[in-house]
Amino acid sequence: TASTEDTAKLCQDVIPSAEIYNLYSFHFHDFDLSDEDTCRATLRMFLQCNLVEKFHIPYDVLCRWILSVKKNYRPVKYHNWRHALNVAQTMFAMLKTGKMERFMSDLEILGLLVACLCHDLDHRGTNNAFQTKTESPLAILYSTSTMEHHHFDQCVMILNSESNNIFQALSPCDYKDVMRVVETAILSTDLAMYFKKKSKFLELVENGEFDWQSQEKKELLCGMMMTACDVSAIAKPWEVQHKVAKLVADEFFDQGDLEKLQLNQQPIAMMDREKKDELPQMQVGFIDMICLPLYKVLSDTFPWIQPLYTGTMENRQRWQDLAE
Ligand SMILES: COc1ncc(-n2nc(C)c3cc(C(=O)NS(C)(=O)=O)ccc32)cc1Cl
Ligand SMILES: [Zn+2]
Repeated sequence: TASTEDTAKLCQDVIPSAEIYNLYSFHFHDFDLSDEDTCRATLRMFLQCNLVEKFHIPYDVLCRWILSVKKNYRPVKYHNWRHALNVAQTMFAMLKTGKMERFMSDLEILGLLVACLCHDLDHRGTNNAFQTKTESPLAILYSTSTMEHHHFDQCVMILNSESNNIFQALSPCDYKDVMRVVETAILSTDLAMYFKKKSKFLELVENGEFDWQSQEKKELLCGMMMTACDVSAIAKPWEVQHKVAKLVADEFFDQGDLEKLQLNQQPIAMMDREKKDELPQMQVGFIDMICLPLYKVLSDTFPWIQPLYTGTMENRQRWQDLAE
């Protein structure tokens, strides 16, 4: 977990405004932010949602917790701390600019932000299929949604570390509720679970009726929001999106190399660096299979998050042009 010095330094820092960090924008990127800036920007999101006051989070505990979360991300090419920050910022923008906060309780907002920041903790740059194939300790521990269970496990470990429990002032009932929000949200980032959720969510939307307040429907909505944030790099301005797509591809290719070396297996095209010229059509496939249906159904119900849908459509056109 975080050191005393780093915590004290962050505690003293002046925290720039949400506008300075462009946190309300669906075009946010972290490329110009120093590591210290990423921690300050995270603090700003908590402050902007009044979570410190509402849940009596001691400020030094929040600073320590943010630094501990950042420290428990590995320096892999894509699934690192910067990805977690970007996912959390998209959640912040969906809640604020996308006006979705009105459907959420304060506890759900706290849980969703925490879940975004923790959702890929201790990622090794390899996916669930790889854990299963290599019979990794994690795959033996968790046979389904292997990595997502581990990410939640790491989240709990940090909260249980000395002076890192940002939920310490919550009542036992609120503590149980917020941990349930965090667990459901983190587990819902397993893309394999997304397809099941999407059809259920689509059915509910098509039936027109929508009272978000029922437990089951709320969990479904939070799950869809988590996936929307997790893949939101696909909706960013072309230069940003293209740079991130390269990081995703590079991490996939590293896994492909491991599969060739460690397993003596031919990796799937997406992870085979010999097939990198197929990237454009794979991007179009990912956009059509996962991103557009998700952003379409979400923006039909919540019109203010439409920039995620239009941004993805623009990038699809660019990838399509490259694919031809
Ligand atoms: C610029 O942003 C992005 N660029 C590319 C991707 N991307 N592209 C493909 C193909 C792709 C496949 C998976 C997948 O299937 N993952 S899995 C279940 O573990 O195999 C995951 C992300 C993917 C995602 C983003 Cl957000
Ligand atoms: Zn992620």
